[in-house]
Amino acid sequence: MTRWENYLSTAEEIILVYDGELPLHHFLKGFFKQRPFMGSRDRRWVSQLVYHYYRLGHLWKDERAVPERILKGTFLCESSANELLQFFRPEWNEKIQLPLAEKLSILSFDGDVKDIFPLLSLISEDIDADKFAYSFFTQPYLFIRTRNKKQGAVIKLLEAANTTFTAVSNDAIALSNSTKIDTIITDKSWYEIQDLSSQKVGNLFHAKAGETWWDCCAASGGKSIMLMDKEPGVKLLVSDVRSSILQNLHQRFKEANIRSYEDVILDLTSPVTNSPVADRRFDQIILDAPCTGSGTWGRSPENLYYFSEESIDTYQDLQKRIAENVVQLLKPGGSLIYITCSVFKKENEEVVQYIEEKTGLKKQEGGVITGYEEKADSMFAVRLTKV
Ligand SMILES: C[S@@+](CC[C@H](N)C(=O)[O-])C[C@H]1O[C@@H](n2cnc3c(N)ncnc32)[C@H](O)[C@@H]1O
Repeated sequence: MTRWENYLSTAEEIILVYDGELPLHHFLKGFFKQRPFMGSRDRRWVSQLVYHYYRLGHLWKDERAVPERILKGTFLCESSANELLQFFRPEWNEKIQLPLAEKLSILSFDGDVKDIFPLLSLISEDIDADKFAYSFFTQPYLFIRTRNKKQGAVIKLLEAANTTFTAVSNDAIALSNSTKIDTIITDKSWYEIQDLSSQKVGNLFHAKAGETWWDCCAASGGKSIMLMDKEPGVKLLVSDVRSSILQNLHQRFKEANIRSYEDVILDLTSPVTNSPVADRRFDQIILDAPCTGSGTWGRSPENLYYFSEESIDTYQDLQKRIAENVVQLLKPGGSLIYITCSVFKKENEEVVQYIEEKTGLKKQEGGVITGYEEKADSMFAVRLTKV
């Protein structure tokens, strides 16, 4: 067996046993751990082939020959000639630099993008369905947000390490996904890994020193760190549903040199009026809600392949419940910043409409933040105020 046949059959083996339960990168890690004889080049090749298969979404999902679908995915997702395709499909390898549309027509694709992402009728109207569906063929960039005016110093280190990068703004840098950023920039307080669209959410913050802010679904604190970088003078409370999640936040805040904040564990499906924060009132609440994550599936295309539509409703119920609950602790004149990394109307515009109807808050600004033109995630963020 040649090396290329070996790679293709190992990728097929993985696809045949993988069921979507674990995130694919975890599954691959476990798979390779049991095969220590595979070198890093082998692992990289096999992983890429597996990802190419899932990047096709639902396109040719009925194709029974897994290797054929992997090769099609490789042809569509890669943009430079490679030895594997040269071995199996030299006629495609020759044409690998053609625009995506031409490559698709070589593969006799009829242009119905619903074949890639079947739930396109459910996405927000401000998202370009074609661009969004085709974006799955491209791996998004790794983005960092530089902190403490360290952009210049970070760029110098990236150049010294011969890293390919693009400075997207004064504090956002796009890198290839394989960049080992932590070995190049060893001081963790200089940057945060944060998607470009997530960084744009910060445009809704308008924070002032002395204000009380509550990041109520804080997870490891990505939005909170951005908030504190914009306005270190805010009084911040963070909460999440499990203590293990807040442990990660504490570690990340420590590395970011953020010490002044309070934290509390809260399940926001239970009334906040019966919780340890019942007497608090906030100028601003960030609700970065639990969601399908569909705007980030370019990074985890296995979710596109295995997703079941019913979970959209489950998330919508949870989002409505949490939003209605937390708004009770908002001061008059205060704002709720409602955020998801979903592309579905049900989790975005419909929840905002529900918040307006149920609580009297009024939308002020924001909406969909598309990422497909910049190899970033797509998100939704809206600021609503209590009149
Ligand atoms: C999208 S993540 C937040 C991401 C975070 N804001 C950031 O920027 O890194 C949503 C968070 O909501 C939390 N969550 C889910 N259900 C919850 C509940 N019932 N009460 C409180 N938090 C909940 C999850 O644990 C998760 O950390």
